[in-house]
Amino acid sequence: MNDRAGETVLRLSGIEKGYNRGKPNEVKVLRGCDLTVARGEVVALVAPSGAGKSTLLHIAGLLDTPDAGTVEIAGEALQDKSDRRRTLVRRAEVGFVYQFHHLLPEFSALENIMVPQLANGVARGAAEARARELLDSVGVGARADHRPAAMSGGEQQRVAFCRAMANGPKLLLADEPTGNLDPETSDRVFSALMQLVQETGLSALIATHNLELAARMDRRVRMNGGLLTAG
Ligand SMILES: Nc1ncnc2c1ncn2[C@@H]1O[C@H](COP(=O)(O)OP(=O)(O)OP(=O)(O)O)[C@@H](O)[C@H]1O
Repeated sequence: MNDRAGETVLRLSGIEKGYNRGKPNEVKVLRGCDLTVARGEVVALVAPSGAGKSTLLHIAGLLDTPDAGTVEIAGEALQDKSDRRRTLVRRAEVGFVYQFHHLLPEFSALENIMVPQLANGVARGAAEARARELLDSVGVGARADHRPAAMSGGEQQRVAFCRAMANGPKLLLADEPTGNLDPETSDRVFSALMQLVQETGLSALIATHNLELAARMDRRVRMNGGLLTAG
């Protein structure tokens, strides 16, 4: 019996999205995107700049709503749910990593990873223990008390992964997570990410321009003309 392996963690169906709707300068970005990501699967989202990757990731991560189509996370349809329900699911089930780490500059690495846990109702001691464990797992435990500005780009990005993983999400969404790093650092950070994903059985949708990194993921989808195709 292999039900869990077959579980769909993310299902996007018929997603459409435009900006400036109804105005003469309307930009129709997504024209009916379909995508499923199974439990434990790492999918590369490959697309040229401006194709709509960020738009799709924001919709998948419940940060934005589609004009049409459905978004299911762990089997729950969320496109029409209340803001409160969407926020709860986002906090508990979704982790985000951005191209530029977006860490809070006035907080230490440790605190950056504690913040989402505290917002999710985790007790302080448990949040700190989890943060330390995550930092150790990606080799930056010694930087726990440092602020982002005192760390290298690769270290900052590993801290950003830890923050995304803090609440034990089912789904990791990453928008060019190694895009601002040099090739060697990018490779190291990506390997740390893949290891974390494999150890935790997480599902991930990772947008990248880097075809070598895309080739190391389980599956690739390409975005073109507002649609997704297997690639
Ligand atoms: N708030 C907005 N208002 C109007 N147009 C927008 C808005 N946000 C994005 N767009 C347009 O939608 C299109 C897709 O943007 P998006 O950021 O999703 O692309 P992307 O594939 O992530 O690009 P990049 O790789 O350059 O980050 C672009 O043409 C962009 O200019």
